[in-house]
Amino acid sequence: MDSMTFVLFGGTGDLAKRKIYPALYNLFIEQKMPSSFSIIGLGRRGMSHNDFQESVEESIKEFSRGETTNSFKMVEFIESIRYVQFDATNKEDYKKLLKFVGQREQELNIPENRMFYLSVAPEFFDMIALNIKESGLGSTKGWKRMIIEKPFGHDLISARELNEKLSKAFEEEEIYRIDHYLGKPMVQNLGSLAFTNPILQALWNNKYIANIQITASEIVGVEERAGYYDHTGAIKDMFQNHMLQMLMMTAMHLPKEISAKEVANEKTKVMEALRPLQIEDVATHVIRGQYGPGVLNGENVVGYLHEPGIEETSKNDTFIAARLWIDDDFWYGVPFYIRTGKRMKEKSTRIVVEFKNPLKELYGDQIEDTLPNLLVIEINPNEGMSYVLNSRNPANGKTESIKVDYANDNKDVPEAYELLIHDALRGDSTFFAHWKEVELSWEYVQPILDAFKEQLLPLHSYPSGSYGPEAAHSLLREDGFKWWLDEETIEEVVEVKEKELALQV
Ligand SMILES: NC(=O)C1=CN([C@@H]2O[C@H](COP(=O)(O)OP(=O)(O)OC[C@H]3O[C@@H](n4cnc5c(N)ncnc54)[C@H](OP(=O)(O)O)[C@@H]3O)[C@@H](O)[C@H]2O)C=CC1
Ligand SMILES: O=C1O[C@H](COP(=O)(O)O)[C@@H](O)[C@H](O)[C@H]1O
Repeated sequence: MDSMTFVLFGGTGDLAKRKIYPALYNLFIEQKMPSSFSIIGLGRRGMSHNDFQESVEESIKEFSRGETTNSFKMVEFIESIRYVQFDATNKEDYKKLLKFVGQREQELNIPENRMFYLSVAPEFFDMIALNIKESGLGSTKGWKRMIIEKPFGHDLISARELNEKLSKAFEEEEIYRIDHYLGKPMVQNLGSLAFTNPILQALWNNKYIANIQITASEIVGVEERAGYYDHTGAIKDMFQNHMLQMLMMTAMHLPKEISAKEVANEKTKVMEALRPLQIEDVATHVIRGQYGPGVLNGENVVGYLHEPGIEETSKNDTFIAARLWIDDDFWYGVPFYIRTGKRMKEKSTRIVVEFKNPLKELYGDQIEDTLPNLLVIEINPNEGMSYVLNSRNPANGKTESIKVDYANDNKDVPEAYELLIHDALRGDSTFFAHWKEVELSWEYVQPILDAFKEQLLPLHSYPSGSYGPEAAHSLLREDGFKWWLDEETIEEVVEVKEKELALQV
């Protein structure tokens, strides 16, 4: 891997401390950093190199998943770090930064490969990118890349404007838009499932699949992020980016070759085939919710409107469920249900694929009423996969549902930020959001935002500690389906079915 300089805008911020330094350190101890590198953290506050290095060490010790007791390694890593006081609005500071970056490159005798990580508030994204160009920071003899945090715009127009500005300073191939869901090992595994299992590849279409359900439920509420969340809501915070990226990763088909470009191409095809929502249809396919008070893990919690920093009249959504249709040859007629919400009963990110039973149509009542085949992909916090299949019980000759499963018990898996930063350092953008995907996501979401603004759909209240508003259940019931695994584990689903069958004997 090329030696390089890692310039971290927002180096004193929360994300840097909790995710970025621990990720860089873990890459370092796993020998996934280049042999020579320089890390330069930036922030507005004044601080000496030493004080900054100490604060980075503390963050690593507090947040790193790996061991942090190897003092030799820690010293070596920390020694690569410097701090520069920097105000993004001050042009002189870019020149100062350029000088410092150049000095360090000479001291360490490393080429001018520069990774700029923008971990600052979004209003600085374009300003920083343009000043990187103007100041000469981006005129390198080696490569330059920019990792950019979310949110990428707050609607279709602002996302396009932002992209337009960034593209004046960086080529699309140089821009790495982070979506940390794409760094989750099981989301990355979605592609491999199809690449490596002809059995799944063969079934991955509307002939065999009845519906697909993608859930990202959280127990936490708005926490200390009222200022950000109250004008963002679940639709922009989770749905437009993470949920639609999971949809693309699930629905895409095998690319011509395994490369970032071809994977992006396949994901784009999914988004292009997504049936657009007309503003007047939004209420039929989208459910909007806000958490009320309730009980979570035995404790009473307040509703959204009583959270610190939230206006008591806020109409913001903390829950979204939607039915989407992908009108291509593979998926025509298969509903994709997506839901995400805060203050729900459990923390769970999972995908459930419900299969059709064409044999039932063929043999009718001659076949026992078993569960449909299900494939459950657990993404977070558990990682694993289960299949619900049917099998004949030799003891009584009856067909029953069984569960076959795999759980990844290895807790020592790399964090999303580690995987993604490592990829960006290697120049691999497969698991980053490319502009076309982002633009198409905003195109899909824009009528939903417009319908919300015009108050064309109700804001349903749901109790904290529940699985979201009743309307989100009706959405599936209308189609003859249900959200799998609410209130019951997959083992319980199988057991309940067995009991039902036993009663019929
Ligand atoms: N925190 C998180 O969990 C997540 C954050 N993100 C995104 O990451 C980005 C950073 O978030 P987060 O770390 O939480 O934010 P923080 O508010 O914690 O940190 C902001 C950083 O920006 C710096 N900064 C502020 N103003 C300026 C300026 N004028 N010039 C230069 N630097 C400035 C601050 O430096 P100083 O304080 O020294 O002035 C600080 O280092 C945002 O885009 C956010 O949306 C995305 C996902 C999760
Ligand atoms: O990006 C975000 O994601 C988190 C949820 O991430 P997860 O990895 O814990 O599933 C969410 O809480 C936050 O609101 C959102 O900004």
